[in-house]
Amino acid sequence: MEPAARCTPGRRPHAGVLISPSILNADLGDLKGTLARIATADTAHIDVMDGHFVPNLTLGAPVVQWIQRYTTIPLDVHLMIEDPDRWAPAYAELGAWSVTFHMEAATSPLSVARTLRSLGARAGVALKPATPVETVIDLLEYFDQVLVMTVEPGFGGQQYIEAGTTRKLERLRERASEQGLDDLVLQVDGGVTRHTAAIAVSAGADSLVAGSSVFRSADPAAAIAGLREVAESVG
Ligand SMILES: O=C(CO)[C@@H](O)[C@H](O)COP(=O)(O)O
Ligand SMILES: [Fe+2]
Repeated sequence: MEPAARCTPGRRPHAGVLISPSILNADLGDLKGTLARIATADTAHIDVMDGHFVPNLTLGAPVVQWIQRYTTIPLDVHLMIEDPDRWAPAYAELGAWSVTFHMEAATSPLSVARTLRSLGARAGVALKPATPVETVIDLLEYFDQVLVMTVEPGFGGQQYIEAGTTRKLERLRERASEQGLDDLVLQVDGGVTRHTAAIAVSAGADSLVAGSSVFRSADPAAAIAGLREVAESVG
């Protein structure tokens, strides 16, 4: 299969369900090889953790800058950090396709979203599993992506949490349709496999983050194709 075509900044790569492998548990000592293995993905999901918002520490802007040089896949940056008001714009300035910060961590979420958009990035907001959908449901027009966490943020390799998250996705999809927000991406992140991808897409998700199910596979390109096949059969 051909690598995904470079998409126009700010636009979706295509209208279907997006497949966004997370490199969290991949070989980060071989960034070039890791990115080459997911060349058929729509976006590459980069988990930034600060050791405070979540009990894990990963990478920051300097490494994202290297990733950006090593691939033409649009970068889907997921910030699990405190004070995104201060730090999120740097990732947009680096050229990330989307920058998603946590609602629970932001002081002025709408101001962060406005800044991200003004810098040419898609503005994403993420909700932990226990964070009510009401925190964002009336604000959808200010965002380009809502990330529904289906595990507690911090680590890859956890089980998909279905309780509560399916209803959250359904409510978000309903509201986005009512408001004609056709470009809004609803993303799920955590424990996504072929089985749980079907549950998420049926509930309204149109972006699937998958770490373990892609990188634990002997053939990451086949795992990406498998998720795409499930998404297309359900969506
Ligand atoms: O943001 C996170 C974890 O906090 C995710 O992006 C995970 O890295 C996805 O990994 P799997 O659950 O698919 O292993
Ligand atoms: Fe993530």
